[in-house]
Amino acid sequence: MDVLDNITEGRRRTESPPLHYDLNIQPKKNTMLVSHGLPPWYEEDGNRITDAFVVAVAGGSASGKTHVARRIVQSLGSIPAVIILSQDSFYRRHSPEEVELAHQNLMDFDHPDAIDMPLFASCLADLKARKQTNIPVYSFAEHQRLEETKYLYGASVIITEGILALHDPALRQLYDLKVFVQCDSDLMLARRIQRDTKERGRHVDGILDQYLRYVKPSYDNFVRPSASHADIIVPGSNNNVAIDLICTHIRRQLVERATRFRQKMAIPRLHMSTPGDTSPEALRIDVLPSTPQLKGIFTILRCKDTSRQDFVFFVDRLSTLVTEFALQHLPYVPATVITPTETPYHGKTLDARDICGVLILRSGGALTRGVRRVINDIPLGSLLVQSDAKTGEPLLFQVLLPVCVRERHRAENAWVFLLDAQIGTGAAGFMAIRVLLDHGVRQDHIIFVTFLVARGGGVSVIRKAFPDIKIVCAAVDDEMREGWLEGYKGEGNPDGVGRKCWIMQPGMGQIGDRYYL
Ligand SMILES: Nc1ncnc2c1ncn2[C@@H]1O[C@H](COP(=O)(O)OP(=O)(O)O)[C@@H](O)[C@H]1O
Ligand SMILES: Nc1ccn([C@@H]2O[C@H](COP(=O)(O)O)[C@@H](O)[C@H]2O)c(=O)n1
Repeated sequence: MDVLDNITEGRRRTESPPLHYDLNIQPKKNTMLVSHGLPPWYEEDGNRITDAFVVAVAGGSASGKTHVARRIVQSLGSIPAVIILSQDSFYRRHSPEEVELAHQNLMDFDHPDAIDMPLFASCLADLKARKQTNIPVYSFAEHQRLEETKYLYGASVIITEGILALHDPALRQLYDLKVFVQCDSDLMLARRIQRDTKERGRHVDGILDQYLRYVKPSYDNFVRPSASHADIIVPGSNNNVAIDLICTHIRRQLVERATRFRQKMAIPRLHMSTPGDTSPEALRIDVLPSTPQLKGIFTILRCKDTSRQDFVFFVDRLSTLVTEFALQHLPYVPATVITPTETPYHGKTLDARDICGVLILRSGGALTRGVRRVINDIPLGSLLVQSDAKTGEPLLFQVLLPVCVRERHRAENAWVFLLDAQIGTGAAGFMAIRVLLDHGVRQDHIIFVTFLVARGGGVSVIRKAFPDIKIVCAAVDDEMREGWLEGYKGEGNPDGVGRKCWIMQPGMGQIGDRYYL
């Protein structure tokens, strides 16, 4: 397989919630995860409880590894975020002299030394541990690793495939299931000639030369012996039954893991006892100081008769105030400037390179204008988290993060304003924080900015799991209750009779609905 398959979710993309919630954020190729609903991979203390399931598919060149991997992906269609990771992506970077040799078929690409095994293992270990990773991109036409990398995050099943996928002991440690595709050598050669002439721009003479010089010896010395590590040997053709058995095994393993998870995590979180002091001081929530004008804003926003136009205007004003207040958590250093009267002024200047915002869609979008007013040109990303209608569990549908979070070395120093309209059950916010941490963002660099926090709601669980994040809000409401929200018209409720959900009291109603509908 020539290129790394990204999250292979296109087949069900139409079932995911629409992307139009995403305000002026244009996703670029390979920069986002779209899933049809990834359930939580952590428990209520914030720690990961389920790793991604890793399947390795090894075998000779053109034995049918890619075919097997793709059939597994197809067959696991109902499972969110199944990806293929190809060993080909990890060919080492070559010198210009080596590239020249490669064009003359004088480079050995079949010896284990041709592959950057430590990088392969570290990227796979990150993905397995549900962390973000950046995968190298390799060009068969140029015989070279390209400058760009590919962002990957959020896989629940990873299928690695490659001739030497079972050769390296460090890689083998990471696999949950090891498969070897056993194929007749004549058939492999015939397939390779067909494929390399059509897809890799090669000539038959060169293919045969390379085959006899490197491919066959490596197969005999390294590839075929690695079959002894396999759990399952799959034939190189007529292998539908074997693939079905593999998929049945994977599904069973995932169900077992999911069962363990659900026992541990009760959603909604309000059913959990949250003992102790739930005051803003005890939970270290920074609440915007109450002033008559703030009360005035809330009086308009909480009133059920407020027009949409007024609601939008005052939400924008409130988001400006609360974001401005949240800036206190960014680092400032002393700075002196000279005023127009030629007098020095000893002030402060911001000491942070990467500052970005991440909206929890849809209602977090209501903070966009305020944030943009306060921090000009702030890069914004988004996460779409929605509750499963049956289980109530939060499901992650979409991850589209700013580049300073997608690149690990920058994420470690980035400051992230996490934006949502309110923290009620806290399930979406909890998942969003976990996603940011998986990308390497520091806990104490996450500033959760919101309009309302429900005292006694999920904020206690968030604070307990993530003691170092900052939480900044405009007001704290007293309680939450389960009830019907009247007048909501939309997905799943065309008559507008109402829908059952957790309601904050006194609250502002469904802020996303009032802002956007
Ligand atoms: N089970 C199969 N039945 C028929 N053709 C197959 C089968 N598996 C692979 N092929 C064909 O063989 C060629 C090489 O397969 P591929 O999966 O790309 O090999 P590999 O990834 O091992 O190099 C492709 O043209 C593919 O269509
Ligand atoms: N620049 C390169 C790099 C690798 N190869 C050959 O690719 C084969 C592995 O890919 P499969 O999809 O067949 O598993 C391997 O046998 C290398 O010889 C190449 O030709 N040029």
